Amino acid sequence: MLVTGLEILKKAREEGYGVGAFNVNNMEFLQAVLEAAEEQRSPVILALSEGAMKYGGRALTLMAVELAKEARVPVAVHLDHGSSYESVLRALRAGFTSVMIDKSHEDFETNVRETRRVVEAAHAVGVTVEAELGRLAGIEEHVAVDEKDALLTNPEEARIFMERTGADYLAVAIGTSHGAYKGKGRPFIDHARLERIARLVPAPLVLHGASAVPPELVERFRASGGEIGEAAGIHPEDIKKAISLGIAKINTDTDLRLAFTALIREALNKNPKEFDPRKYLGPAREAVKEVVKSRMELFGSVGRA
Ligand SMILES: O=C(COP(=O)(O)O)NO
Ligand SMILES: [Ca+2]
Ligand code: NA
Ligand SMILES: [Zn+2]
Repeated sequence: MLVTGLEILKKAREEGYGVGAFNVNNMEFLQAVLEAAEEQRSPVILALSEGAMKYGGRALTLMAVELAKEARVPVAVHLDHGSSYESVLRALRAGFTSVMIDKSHEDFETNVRETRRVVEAAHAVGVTVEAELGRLAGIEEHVAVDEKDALLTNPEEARIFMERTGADYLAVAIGTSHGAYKGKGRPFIDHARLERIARLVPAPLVLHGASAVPPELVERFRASGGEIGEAAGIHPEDIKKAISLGIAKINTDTDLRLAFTALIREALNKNPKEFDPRKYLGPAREAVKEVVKSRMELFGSVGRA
């Protein structure tokens, strides 16, 4: 059933598990994520970025909202990294039940003002809001505290920010970053900082840039002809610890893309004569579904629907 992001995330934070927000760009990703959620009896968040909405248009947003309504588990349809008030309005009009306004690159007062404005519009139509404070950036452990404060989320600022904006959940910067190159080896995750934020912010917390970029997946991508450098993702133990400290929504995009692309390459390499898209998109869809199912196991959301 189609529910708001807060309905899913409030329960997750209270009960100490995480819920995956999986970025989808096409029919196969949508089907993979929803089938995984139903098989795992897990709530799930379908995340559409502005790029996804541009690429898929009404075909994608209609499918996402209608399939969410028909799903046998709770599903929220979420605008990922909304960059403007207008973009949020388009998502609201498309029937989304969760919207992110990402003004974390702006100064504090601008972020507060813009987020507040989105909260008013979204709440007026029963939709919940994700905001962001702090700069997503991979950061070395030894980096000076004041430099960390300049980049990562400041706990006291987070408290004030959530009180002044009325946002429903907060994306925090604690050392993760988007994409396949999150740092050298095991990225440093500032759990002490997260603990301080969680003590001051009772709202569900969100972790961006959380893909694991597992070595076996990177290897499979390379073996199929893909080119990728020294890739590194977030260690599963760091994900579990972050969830135990208050993270309720975990964003995964890169792992799905790597799986989908590797399987397509493999299928095309295996049979150069093939030109039925279902013969390579189908196996790719299955691979994405398996990644989603394993992420749900890691997050602890299996059986929570
Ligand atoms: O934060 C993400 C995805 O992060 P990854 O690149 O680690 O999958 N989407 O908003
Ligand atoms: Ca941001
Ligand atoms: Na988001
Ligand atoms: Zn993100």
